[in-house]
Amino acid sequence: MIYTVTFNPSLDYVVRVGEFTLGNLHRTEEEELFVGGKGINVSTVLNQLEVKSVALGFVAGFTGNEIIHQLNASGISSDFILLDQGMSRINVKLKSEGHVETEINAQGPSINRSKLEKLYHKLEQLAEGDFLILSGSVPKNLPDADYIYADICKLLTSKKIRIIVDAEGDLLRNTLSYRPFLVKPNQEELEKLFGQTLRDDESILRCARMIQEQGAQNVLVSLAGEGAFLLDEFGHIYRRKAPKGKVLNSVGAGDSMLAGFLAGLLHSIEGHPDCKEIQEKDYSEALSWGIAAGSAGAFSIGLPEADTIHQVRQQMNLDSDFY
Ligand SMILES: Nc1ncnc2c1ncn2[C@@H]1O[C@H](COP(=O)(O)OP(=O)(O)OP(=O)(O)O)[C@@H](O)[C@H]1O
Ligand SMILES: O=P(O)(O)OC[C@@]1(O)O[C@H](CO)[C@@H](O)[C@@H]1O
Repeated sequence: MIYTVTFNPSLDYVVRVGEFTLGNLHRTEEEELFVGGKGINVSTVLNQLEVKSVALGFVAGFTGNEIIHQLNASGISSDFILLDQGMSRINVKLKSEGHVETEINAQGPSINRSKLEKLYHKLEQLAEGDFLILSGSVPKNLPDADYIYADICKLLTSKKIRIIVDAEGDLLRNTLSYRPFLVKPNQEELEKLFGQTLRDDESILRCARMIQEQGAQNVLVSLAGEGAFLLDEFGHIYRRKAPKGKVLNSVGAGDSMLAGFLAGLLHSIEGHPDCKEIQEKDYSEALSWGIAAGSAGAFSIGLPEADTIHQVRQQMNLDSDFY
């Protein structure tokens, strides 16, 4: 089974205004509300690709109820821990003519020790062969917040669970010594990790290699419109371009990519006798599906639907640039 963990889920309020000017009243031209948070987004896109997962994490208040309600309505299994105080956050994504997207992500509710223990208890029930995706930020009020994902990796060390981490800075760095199955920094996150601007493929690759040397089994570096690098556990390095298209939204492209990657990996290992062994060729296929889902996300208003992902994937098959 695949489990996603979202410590800080959200309702993403996506608004479009004409010309945005600081200090003025704006009336929206379009507005939409999506369930969000990185782990939840991965579960949502997996669901589109007919891969089952269970979304775990913490929710609070009326916004938390709405998140659970919408997940149920989409047929996504979840098992969230309800917090007694506060409300799950509303993150504002502002689109405006001629400007890049602006995001305002809220802090979200506090999580106390006893609720955290409840999550750990649920995670202890995971079984060998399961995938666990730890994705997104964690509330800063948590004690030792930057060690939370590392603590989870440590807790599950003796079990053969494939842990995927999509996080920034020390929250990611601290997990590396536990040999996570996959990490997915984007270029900016990689630059922050190494404190330098990465101007070309060579320097990106050098940093990705260092992350692998520090423990990650597979490293997927997403490069937005430029595609991605994958350094896999067999020592292969793949560099793939992203297909071109009309970009409608880049929020969640990374989450869609992770879901596509995982769906691609699972579909290609399905035929194996015990369904658990990953072979060399599987990663190439997984990367193609990751890029297809990520780019389909960029070409969609919200997260991508199955049809769009399949169309983009088919287009990639026809175009030799992508191999
Ligand atoms: N402008 C674009 N054109 C085509 N594909 C894109 C574009 N932006 C993103 N993608 C696709 O999505 C994948 C992930 O993108 P990106 O590197 O922006 O992830 P991210 O920064 O983690 O995203 P986010 O944090 O917004 O969810 C890319 O590898 C690519 O396949
Ligand atoms: O504040 P975090 O946890 O870093 O990111 C949260 C978030 O921006 O990530 C998703 C897109 O990846 C959105 O659905 C959500 O609003």
